[in-house]
Amino acid sequence: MTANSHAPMSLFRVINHGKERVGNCLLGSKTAASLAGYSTSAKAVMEKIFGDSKSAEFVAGAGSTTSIPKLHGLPEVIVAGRANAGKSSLFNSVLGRTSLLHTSKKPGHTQQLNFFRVGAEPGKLVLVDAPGYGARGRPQWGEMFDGYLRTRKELRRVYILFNAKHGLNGYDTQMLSHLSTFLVSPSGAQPFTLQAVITKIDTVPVDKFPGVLEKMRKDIFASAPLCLPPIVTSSLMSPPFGIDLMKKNIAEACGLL
Ligand SMILES: Nc1nc2c(ncn2[C@@H]2O[C@H](COP(=O)(O)OP(=O)(O)OP(=O)(O)O)[C@@H](O)[C@H]2O)c(=O)[nH]1
Ligand SMILES: [Mg+2]
Repeated sequence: MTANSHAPMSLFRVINHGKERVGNCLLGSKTAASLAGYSTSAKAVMEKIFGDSKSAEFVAGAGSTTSIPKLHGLPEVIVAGRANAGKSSLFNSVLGRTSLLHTSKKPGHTQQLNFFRVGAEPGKLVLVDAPGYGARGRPQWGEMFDGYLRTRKELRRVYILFNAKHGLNGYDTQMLSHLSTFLVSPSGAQPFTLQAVITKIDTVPVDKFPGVLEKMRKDIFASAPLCLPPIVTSSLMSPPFGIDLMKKNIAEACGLL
């Protein structure tokens, strides 16, 4: 089976039989990338944030902990995931853009933290794209990522992405355990939340969906019980799948909904 071989409607029907979840995995609305099904006020807020795709822009990049920019206090969310998991593509889909964030077939393409302001000036929130971890990762990228997590007051949520085609490996479970250590501070406060996202669902044969999703959900929970249940996505489908839910999730994480 090749990418894009399902229409979103049939994908939705097959994987959830009309419900909004498979097991505990969250699925987008029946109309895939649209905001149908959300309340009028939620739609209005999301339109304001994500409606004008042209207004999103790159504001800064950082190649080391010391060069992480001070911005203007807007709430931020960041992606994590193995190289090639689809991090940059997912944010492009959320922003309704095809190439604002650079993507590549070659793992290890994103090599610094890239900050994107979202919403018309002065902006509503900031999306932070990050380099991948795993065999194609580099130790200095890990140090920079951890430095960001430790110090960034604006950080609201980390999205950790897993490719549906490959499931989780040792790097992923290690990263989930590592991120979990940040989730409860000595004072008991949670500095940010952790949200799982399953990417590239279009690469999984239809009859394998339930089994694949359930195994991934269990693997995630085993390493990070505090991680929020996965959102299922495909950036390559037309329209992209699960992006409505991503937008709502980001808006909620940033306290805008
Ligand atoms: N089939 C399929 N391919 C996807 C999807 N999302 C991204 N890709 C492809 O996966 C490859 C990697 O995508 P990127 O978005 O660059 O992945 P990344 O996680 O940012 O990768 P690094 O920056 O190298 O860590 C590209 O060839 C994308 O076109 C998807 O939902 N389905
Ligand atoms: Mg990338």
